[in-house]
Amino acid sequence: MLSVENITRTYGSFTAVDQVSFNIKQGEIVGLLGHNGAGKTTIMKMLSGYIEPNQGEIFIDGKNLELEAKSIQSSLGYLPESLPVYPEMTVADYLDYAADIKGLTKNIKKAEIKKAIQATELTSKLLAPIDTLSRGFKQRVGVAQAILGQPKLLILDEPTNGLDPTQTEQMRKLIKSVAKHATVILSTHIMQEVDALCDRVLIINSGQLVVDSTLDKLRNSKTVRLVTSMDGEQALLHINPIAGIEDMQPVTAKNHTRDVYSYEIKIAENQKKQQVMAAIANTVISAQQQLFEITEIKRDLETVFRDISDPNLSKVKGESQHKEFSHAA
Ligand SMILES: Nc1ncnc2c1ncn2[C@@H]1O[C@H](COP(=O)(O)OP(=O)(O)OP(=O)(O)O)[C@@H](O)[C@H]1O
Repeated sequence: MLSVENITRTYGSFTAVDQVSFNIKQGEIVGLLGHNGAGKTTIMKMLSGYIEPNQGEIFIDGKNLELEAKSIQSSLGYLPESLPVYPEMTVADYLDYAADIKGLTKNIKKAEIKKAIQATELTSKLLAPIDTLSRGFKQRVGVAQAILGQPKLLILDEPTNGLDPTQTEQMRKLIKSVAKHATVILSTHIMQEVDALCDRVLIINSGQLVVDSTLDKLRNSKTVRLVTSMDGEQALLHINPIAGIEDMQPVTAKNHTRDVYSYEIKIAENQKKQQVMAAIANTVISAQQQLFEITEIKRDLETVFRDISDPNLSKVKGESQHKEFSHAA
């Protein structure tokens, strides 16, 4: 549906987006994440055709956005980060104007505006000047104009920005319902939003795409916690050499007691986690040591995001504290 190939965008000598590539399939809801200034808005502006990449290409339904901007834009919905403000216009007039800009023909225009108004529950505000609306209602107007004409691709830049919890909940429901008939890419800082809405995430760091992953894969750290009576020396001797183990770190648990040792063991990407876990368990038992626990460590999204976005951290840590190996035994 959407294919982005090596797009780069500079502002003067500053590279805001650096050779970003990704694909989005029909019907997916994809979250675009990144710290302030990471380049999310710039990417969304390029996807909507609002600005052009300096390099690279964007294809929507197989059509090159640069070459067929006009026809593609009529099947796109775009909610910009800051809405174009026409303070004196009423909601009805603004949507009528937005429908004209989208090129909706007279015979479908009225019906489309009606549908957008119903979906965003704006009926009570139709005659209100946009200037007089609360932030939440202004955002709904933005979404209403974005969904006019039932776009196949919806690009939403921080759709719940500034909304209260009730409005946020309503907006998420609305996005889910629109996504039944459209592909959606949305940017956000809010991890619960990603959890509630997205199938997949793209994480941008300093203009570069650093993660393109489903949520399930992201949460699965391929790291295992082992709690055993085996001390550090024995663990190095018996556990560390097991095929498929990439790294092993001792952990001092808060309730550390003598003769109970914890380790975090990173399993190599290409290995089957269950098999390596079974091999670890067998090794502990064969060495006639106690196996107290062997479990997979699940990461929460906040941790994943923080660690990926932090260049100083090379690997994801669990809630326990790592120590130098020699200190553990
Ligand atoms: N028109 C512009 N001229 C110069 N620099 C710009 C311009 N627009 C954006 N930038 C810079 O490009 C970088 C990426 O900005 P962008 O707005 O895409 O980030 P973002 O991830 O959307 O941030 P936020 O989460 O704060 O909205 C930032 O460093 C920003 O200052």
